[in-house]
Amino acid sequence: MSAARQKECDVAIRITGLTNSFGDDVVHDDLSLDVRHGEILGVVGGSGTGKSVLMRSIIGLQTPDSGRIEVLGESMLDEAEEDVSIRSRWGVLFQGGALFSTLTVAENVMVPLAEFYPKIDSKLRREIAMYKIALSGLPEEAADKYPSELSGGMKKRAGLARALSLDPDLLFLDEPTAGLDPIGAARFDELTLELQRTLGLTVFLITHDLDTLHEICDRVAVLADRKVIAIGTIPELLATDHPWIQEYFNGPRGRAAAVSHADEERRQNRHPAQSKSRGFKR
Ligand SMILES: Nc1ncnc2c1ncn2[C@@H]1O[C@H](COP(=O)(O)OP(=O)(O)OP(=O)(O)O)[C@@H](O)[C@H]1O
Repeated sequence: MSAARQKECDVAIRITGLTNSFGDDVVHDDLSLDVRHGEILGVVGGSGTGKSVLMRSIIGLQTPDSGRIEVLGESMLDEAEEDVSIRSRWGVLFQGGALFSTLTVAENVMVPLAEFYPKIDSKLRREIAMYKIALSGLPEEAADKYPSELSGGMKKRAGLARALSLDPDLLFLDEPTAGLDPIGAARFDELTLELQRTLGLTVFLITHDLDTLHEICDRVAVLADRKVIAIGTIPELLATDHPWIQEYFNGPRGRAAAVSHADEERRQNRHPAQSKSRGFKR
């Protein structure tokens, strides 16, 4: 296979020339981005720079003004090519979990199964849901609880279980650690990494959490000025001179996250520069 063809196959999501606007408010203007197969891509940017609108455009919840979006080789904006089965190849954890409040955790996880595989009988559906609940680190007894009976961290895990219900290739996470205490956030990062590795997922992860970026992301895409202004590893981003990137990664919080990550790497007997990140004990 030629190097160019190999590179083409490495792309899970390709966005080209994307424009999104709401009235006079232009959120994206000629935005392009490639997400590679099997990576955890962190997506960062100031509030209102259009991270969630970008995610919604990819998964078909937002119709862009123009541009091209390909997911796993399929064009998402070409109605002639529209194939609903592509939607079964991704799972989404929305901000706050977005669980159905009148359904239990297990029932929430069963919703996509019922939609895409209506012929699966309810017993098997429940078994699959229980497996996904366990995979997401929730205790068995959480299955029959309602979202209102769960802590914030448990709601995120329940949302994750639902996102995994169809054995997706792609996982979209919108601010998964927002609102979690630091220990809960680190555990959620660890779970994301573990799932990505064991299930071979490609992860599109919107976050403001600098620890998450340092610990589990292979690359980071930065949204500003209505575009992806830079994409790369954190050291690669630090080599750019964009003021927002410098302020973000070199501000007090950015430096603290970098120091803590380097300490963790040392504890694991790795040189920080030798490893992208991923200082978790396993
Ligand atoms: N349905 C909508 N109608 C009108 N404007 C919208 C709509 N959805 C998003 N916007 C606007 O698009 C812009 C980008 O919103 P988006 O939620 O993508 O930002 P974000 O980068 O995810 O922000 P945050 O980090 O605060 O979550 C904002 O100005 C927002 O007000």
